[in-house]
Amino acid sequence: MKLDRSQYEGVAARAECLVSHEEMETALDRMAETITERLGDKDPLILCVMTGAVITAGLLLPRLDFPLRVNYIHASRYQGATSGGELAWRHRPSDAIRDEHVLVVDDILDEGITLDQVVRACHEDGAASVQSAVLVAKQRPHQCEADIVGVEVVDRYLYGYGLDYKNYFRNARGIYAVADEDI
Ligand SMILES: O=P(O)(O)OC[C@H]1O[C@H](OP(=O)(O)OP(=O)(O)O)[C@H](O)[C@@H]1O
Ligand code: HPA
Repeated sequence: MKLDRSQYEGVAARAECLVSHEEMETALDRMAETITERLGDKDPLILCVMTGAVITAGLLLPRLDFPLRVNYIHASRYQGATSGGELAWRHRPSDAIRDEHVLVVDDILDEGITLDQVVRACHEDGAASVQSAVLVAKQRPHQCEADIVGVEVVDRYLYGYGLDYKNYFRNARGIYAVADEDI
């Protein structure tokens, strides 16, 4: 479903900026340093969890100055909604994962169901090792933890830096909490 321009502008006007662009860039620098320490000599396979992680991966990869390869996995459970359902697999590159040191990159750890299942899938597909990095983790219990976290944010519905609200606002230059009336 499309948002019309006035709906879009209303959601943006009512949203609250929780993490600024500058703070996100600092968090990305820190994540890149940690990834380099842990995987810089392992020739890893970076697995971008589409669609939300496209921004995280796009901002992280140029910060990593060592040999690595990139692939993607497509699993989603929100599909434009503000609460998650069953995980739907759209692309699982099983053959490419075998014997690789995999770094799963996602935009957000919320309930942790997606990351848990993606990490399990990588182990099932024969990865040599699996680590995970998320740009944002919500301050709430998760089904699994991430190895590397950019920023921790309160448990509200968020958009920006790849996170969507009704498929919009992935391009917002900060992490924003959607107003209660818009959820
Ligand atoms: O921790 P969880 O509660 O499982 O939620 C996290 C997942 O939700 C979002 O994906 P979504 O299913 O919305 O697909 P998208 O990447 O296309 O937005 C996000 O990109 C994570 O992959
Ligand atoms: O708060 C969120 N915002 C956008 N996408 C999400 N996927 C899980 N949680 C969220």
